[in-house]
Amino acid sequence: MLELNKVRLVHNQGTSTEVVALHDLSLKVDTGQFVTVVGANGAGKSSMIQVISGAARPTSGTVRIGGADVTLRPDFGRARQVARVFDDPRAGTAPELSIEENLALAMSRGRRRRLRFAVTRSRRSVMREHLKQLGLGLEERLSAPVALLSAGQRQSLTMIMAGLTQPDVLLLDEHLAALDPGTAQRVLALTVDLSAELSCTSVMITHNMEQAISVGDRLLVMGRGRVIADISGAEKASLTVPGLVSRITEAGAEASDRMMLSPRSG
Ligand SMILES: Nc1ncnc2c1ncn2[C@@H]1O[C@H](COP(=O)(O)OP(=O)(O)OP(=O)(O)O)[C@@H](O)[C@H]1O
Repeated sequence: MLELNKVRLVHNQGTSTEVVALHDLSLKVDTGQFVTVVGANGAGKSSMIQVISGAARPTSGTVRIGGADVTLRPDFGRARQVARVFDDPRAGTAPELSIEENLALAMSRGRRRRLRFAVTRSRRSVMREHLKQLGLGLEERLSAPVALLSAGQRQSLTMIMAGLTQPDVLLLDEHLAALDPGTAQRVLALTVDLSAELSCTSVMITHNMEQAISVGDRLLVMGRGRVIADISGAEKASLTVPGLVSRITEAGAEASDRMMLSPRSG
């Protein structure tokens, strides 16, 4: 279970550029649930991912993963619980290291430092099995530097690395945005399979409305730091792209109205 309780996040607090990115956001996501998140630019989607991953510490409120309060635990202290995949395919891998060294890093995340890059025979065979599933031939290029891979190959590798850490929570921050439509479709299928295989809690931010509707068990619409709509079941199944777009537009307008009425909460 992932639980956010009245999480408030203020960027640049006390300065002229202060922004309230999350307004007392409360959310419970069951273990194994796959949630897609949509919202206008600046709605607070990435900020929510940051407080879950530990990249940002909430100004107030709590974050719990599997019942444990992790609010004050920094991102490196959550590395075994939370895996995060970014929109930039270059962000999740070390370019100067080979494919097998990157995978070894993922396999030993959170373990003692001297074991981190160890590429043992047994590890190599596990790596080959995982890479074969991608159908990209990467299992034959284990010693190739990751810098030589295409964006789609790198993001596929990042997904495999995320899976190897066996996280409780998988965070996907527009991770398909830089990929061509065919590659995005393949990486999306890999994401869904991996999430089911790991039975982890998955949170996927996307600006692709079709993906938001068709993937996952639950869809959150965010607007100005709040969850404005929480859609699942039959309601989600019957959503259309124009219908979802108007929910997002309404969300922005509603939040603006609230700000006008109560400037201190905005
Ligand atoms: N590091 C930061 N410093 C100051 N303000 C920030 C920072 N990060 C985000 N913000 C602000 O917080 C608000 C929420 O931003 P956030 O990136 O969470 O939105 P988002 O929904 O992910 O947007 P997008 O779809 O454009 O990626 C915005 O007003 C943004 O300008």
